[in-house]
Amino acid sequence: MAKRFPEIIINFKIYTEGFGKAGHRIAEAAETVMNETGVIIGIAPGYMDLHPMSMHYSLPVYAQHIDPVKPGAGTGHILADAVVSAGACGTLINHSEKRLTLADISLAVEIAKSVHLETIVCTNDVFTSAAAAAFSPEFIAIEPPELIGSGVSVSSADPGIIENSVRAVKNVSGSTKVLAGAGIHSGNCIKTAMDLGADGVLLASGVVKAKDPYAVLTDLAGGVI
Ligand SMILES: O=C(CO)COP(=O)(O)O
Repeated sequence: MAKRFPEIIINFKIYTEGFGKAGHRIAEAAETVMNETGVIIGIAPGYMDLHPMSMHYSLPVYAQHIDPVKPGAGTGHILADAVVSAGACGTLINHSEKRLTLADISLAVEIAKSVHLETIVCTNDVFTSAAAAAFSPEFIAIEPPELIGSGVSVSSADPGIIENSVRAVKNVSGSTKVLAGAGIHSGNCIKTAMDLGADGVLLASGVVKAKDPYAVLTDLAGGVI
């Protein structure tokens, strides 16, 4: 039976292939694969696509970032409340390409929780994973920066970081789930990550830049155990 949280989350980043019509092609493929396999697939499109995609698809939709600010006299910020209004169910926080200070991660998680937005805090090593777990986010996504976008999977290149992050996170916050990310591109990568204790994966280029996102997603979903 399918678990009740996404085991695969696709970050569309700011890739040309990830917004507008091209982005919809990926979301459509994700929805088809989710319906065919029962594996829950989340998407993190750009802000402009949050509302249309949350209206069009039954996929869980995540923002790529929120700012650690509350509504009021500020300009140009990404508000947690606003991404909720746009239909997002959660948000990435502290992605490797959008780093925050520890104090800001803490505040962003607190603000997100106050508006019932699921939090996925991205981390770069085991120590940061343990530190972020203290905020009890729903997910921690461990992504070694040097492997991001490399096509070389964290599962094979650095299995220890997954295993040790899972242990460190569960020691601090038993209910926080751990996603593994960086270079994930196949069902085998997911299976290995889950064998190492991960609850799922966060990935981008392997799907977003694929010629046939449906084929890649079908293979990916086949690796979910
Ligand atoms: O940064 C990532 C997902 O948030 C990982 O990116 P890649 O899957 O392209 O390595």
